[in-house]
Amino acid sequence: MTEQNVKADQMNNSSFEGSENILLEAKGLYAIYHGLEGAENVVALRGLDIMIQQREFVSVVGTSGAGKSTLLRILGGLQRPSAGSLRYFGQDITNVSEDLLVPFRRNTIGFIFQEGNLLAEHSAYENVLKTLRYAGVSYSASVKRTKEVLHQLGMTSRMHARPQKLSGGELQRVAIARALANKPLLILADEPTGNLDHENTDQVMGLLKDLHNEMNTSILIVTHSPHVASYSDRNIELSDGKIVGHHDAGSNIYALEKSRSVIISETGNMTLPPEVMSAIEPYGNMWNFRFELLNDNPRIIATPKSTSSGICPICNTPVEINSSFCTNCGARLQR
Ligand SMILES: Nc1ncnc2c1ncn2[C@@H]1O[C@H](COP(=O)(O)OP(=O)(O)OP(=O)(O)O)[C@@H](O)[C@H]1O
Repeated sequence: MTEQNVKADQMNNSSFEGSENILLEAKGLYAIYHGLEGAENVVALRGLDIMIQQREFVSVVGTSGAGKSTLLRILGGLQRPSAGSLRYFGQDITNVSEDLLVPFRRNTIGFIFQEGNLLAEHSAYENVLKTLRYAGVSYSASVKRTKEVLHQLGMTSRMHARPQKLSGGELQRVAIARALANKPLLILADEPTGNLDHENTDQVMGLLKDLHNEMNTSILIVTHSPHVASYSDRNIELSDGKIVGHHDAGSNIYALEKSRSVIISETGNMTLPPEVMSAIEPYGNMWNFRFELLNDNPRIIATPKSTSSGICPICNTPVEINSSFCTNCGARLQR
C-alpha cells in the first residue's frame, strides 16, 4: 500500500457514506470581490458545482478573467468562497479554522504556479528539501525523497543550481518536484507552462502526464490553452464565472463551440452556452425550450413564446394580440 493510499484511507475513514472515490466536491461556489471606494463588486464565480475523483486528471479552460485562478485558490483552501461549500473525502472544510487548514493543505495538496515561486536564495535541492522539512518529514527521509523526486524530474545534474541559473523549463520541473515531494493526493496547477515555449510546454506537460500515470495523485490544472488542456482526461470550460461545458478526453476542445453542452444543475437551473445566450437575448423574453433527439444525440430547440394567444405567458393576464410587452407585469414579449 502506498503512502498516498494510506492518506486517502485515513481521510475516507471519517468520510460520508458513498464518497469513497470522490476526492473533492464543491457546491454552489460563489466568489465576490468587493470593489473599493465605490467601485463595483466583481462576481468571479457564480454558483459552481465541481467534483474531482481520486486519480483524475482534469483541466479547467477559460479566457482571461473567466475565474480560473479564483476557482483554483478556493479549491486549494487558499481563499474562502463567498458562498457555497467545499468537501474533501466528504468532510466539509469550507469554514474550518486556519490552524486546521494549513496542515491539511500541506499534507493533501501540492501547488504549482506559473512563476514557479521558488525561493531565490536556495538551490533546487534546498527548495524541495525545505518543503519536506516544513511538512515535518525527518531530515534523512527528506534528503532521500528530495533526491528521488528531482531524479524523476530529470534534474539530478542541475539540483545544486539556484533558480536564477535555471531555464524556464528547469524551473517548472523543480516546481513540480516540490509539489510532488510530499506525495499529495491532489496537484493544483495554475498555468504551469504559462512562461514556457511550445517545446518546453510539451516536455513539462508530458512529464506531468507520465507522473500522473505512475502515481495515485489527482491533478487539476487551470489554463487558457486548449493545447495544455488536451493532456488531461476531462475538461471543464469556464466562462464569466460559470461552467459552460464539460468535455471528455475524446472531444475536440479546439472547437468548443461545436461540443458545448447545456448544463443542468441539481436544482434544475440551466446554463446555456454563451453564444446561445447572446443569440436569443433571453433577458425579459420568454422562450419555450424542448429537447429533441437528432441521430440519438439530444439537442435543444428554443422557440420564442408568442402572445398570439392573447395571454401573457408570464403573468397569465390578457394582453393585446401581438403586443410587444405586457401592460400588467411589464415582460417583453415576442410577437
Ligand atoms: N483580488 C481581487 N480583487 C478584485 N478582483 C479580482 C481579484 N482577483 C481576481 N479578480 C477579478 O475576478 C475575475 C476573475 O479573475 P481570475 O484571476 O480568477 O480569472 P482567470 O480566469 O484566472 O484570469 P487570467 O487567465 O487572466 O489569470 C476577474 O474579473 C478579475 O479581475
